Amino acid sequence: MRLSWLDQRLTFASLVALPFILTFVFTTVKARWIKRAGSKNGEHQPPPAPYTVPVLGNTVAFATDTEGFLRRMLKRFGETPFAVLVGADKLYYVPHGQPVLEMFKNSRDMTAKPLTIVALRDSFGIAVKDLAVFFRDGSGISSKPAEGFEDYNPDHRIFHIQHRDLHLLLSGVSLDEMTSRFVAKYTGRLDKTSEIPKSSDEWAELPDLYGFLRNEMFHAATESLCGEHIFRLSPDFARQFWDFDSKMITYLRRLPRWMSPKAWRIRDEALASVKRWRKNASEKFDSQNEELANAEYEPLWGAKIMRAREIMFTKSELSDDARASLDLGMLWATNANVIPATLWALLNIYLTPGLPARVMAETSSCFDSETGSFDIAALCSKPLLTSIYHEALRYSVALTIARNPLTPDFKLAGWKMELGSLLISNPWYGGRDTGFWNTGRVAASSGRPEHPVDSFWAERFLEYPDDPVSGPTRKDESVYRSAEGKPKSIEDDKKAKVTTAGVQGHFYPYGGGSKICPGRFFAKQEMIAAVAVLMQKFEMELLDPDTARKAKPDQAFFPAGALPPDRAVPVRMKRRKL
Ligand code: HEM
Repeated sequence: MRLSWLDQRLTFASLVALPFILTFVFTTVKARWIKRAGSKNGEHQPPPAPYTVPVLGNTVAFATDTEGFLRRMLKRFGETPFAVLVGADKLYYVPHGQPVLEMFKNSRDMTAKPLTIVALRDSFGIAVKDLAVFFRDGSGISSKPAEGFEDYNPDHRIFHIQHRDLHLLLSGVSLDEMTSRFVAKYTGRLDKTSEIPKSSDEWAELPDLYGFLRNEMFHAATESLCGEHIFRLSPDFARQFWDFDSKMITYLRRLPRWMSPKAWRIRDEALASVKRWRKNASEKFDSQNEELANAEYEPLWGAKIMRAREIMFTKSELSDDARASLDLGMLWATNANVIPATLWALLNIYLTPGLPARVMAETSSCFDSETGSFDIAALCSKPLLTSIYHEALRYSVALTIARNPLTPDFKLAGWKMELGSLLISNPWYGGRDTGFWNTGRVAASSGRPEHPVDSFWAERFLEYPDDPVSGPTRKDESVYRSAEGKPKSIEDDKKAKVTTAGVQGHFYPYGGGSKICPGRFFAKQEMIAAVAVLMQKFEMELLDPDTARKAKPDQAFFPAGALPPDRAVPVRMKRRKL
């Protein structure tokens, strides 16, 4: 019997599809079997994420829809770490909850060195010859050199020196100095900005709140870090920096210059500006002047941390090009997360009825009504504003945290992780775990929670003494069926307490363990001050609340930082009457 034309085609299609179907069935069954069998005494490696195409594995799904792919896999594997087959690398995803806490606790047996080197090369453009300085240093970040590196030149211990200086010079007195400078510069800029008329009777329409905030915060933070000259020498540096930031995912995809000439050109431009600032500072700075060398701040290099880095670069014999790349990296770490996160805090204050008045009531007492100066420690202790700060991080941070095991028999959550493998985790998913977070009462009208995890709830991190539904973590279901709650008032806020107790495994925007973000104290003060000062100085209204409500974290930036809004939010602002 002869097959019809259609039958022939179907048979051919089935034969072509068969290997893929078999691969999918095989990897799915294997994953399920390994997960169910568990790994007693760490004898098994984590189960693999199922895939359809042999060799390619999960590469396409991971590269084209990272957020969706990891979300689906986390649903499948729960708290079990899983292997992702991407290229030749052995990659394990470490889920939120106990596994990620264990990863942070085991800092001593892990390193972030390989991925740091990859980021320096791919994102910030360090040439291969300079990478040798990082490759050769296996002495670790602790003050005591790792085994085998006891006699290693202490001046070449770049990972340790960087770790020590960052944590020392972004805390204590240096932190206080940096915050005061940020506040002074930011306040000065808001006072002078030509975007908002001087008269308190006149409104100014701004097409994009994020654009405005980004510009003001970036100038203030960059000058407090790098001194007075960077924008004088490169007036367009802010635009160059944000263009560079918008191409971060392209750099991480490792496309060569000929395939993404624009992204490379943009980075060259930003690097050229950093080099101009560096050249000016190194030519004019008097390194023999001890007072200047020890100052918390001087106008050429800026904050003490930047001078400490320069000494480290010199001792490590890094080229001028590499130094510029490293400083661009520092500027990126300083600005690229904190500014989008601040936008979400500010925007959601104005999207929530009654919230601007509550925040103003809470913060006004911290400001001197005559001079406008304020007490940053008092501001940072205010529960409502601190809850908004935490919620902005929970809502927007999607930054990949990476580690490599240092020991051959490394185990995590009972699973064996190969030496040389890469472990990654991302706070985005823990922050959106519906089974963990409190999502508020169930609305009678819709039968749905009032504050789902993908929405911003200013009060999520607050406990109100007379509200059993308050507090960040999920309550017993019976609590949610209790009587309708009332909107919170200024009086309620006075009794509220901010809490992060019990959320560590689900809320780690700054990473954790010994590699935790050294800039987290500055980030908190900067965000809180940026919001409070702007609200004190200006009245603000959303011009198009519907568009503002639709603004969501832009997935095009996933998984490389706090996600900015996916659309412009127009506002109008006018100066408050003194
Ligand atoms: C909302 C704002 C911020 C977020 C969400 C954030 C998040 C992070 C994360 C997740 C890491 C990696 C931690 C790990 O591997 O466990 C990191 C590292 C780092 N952050 Fe932040 N960060 C923020 C603000 C800042 C600021 C303001 C600065 C500088 C003043 C800064 C400087 C750094 C540096 C230099 C590193 C690398 C440290 C190292 O290699 O040891 N960050 N940050």
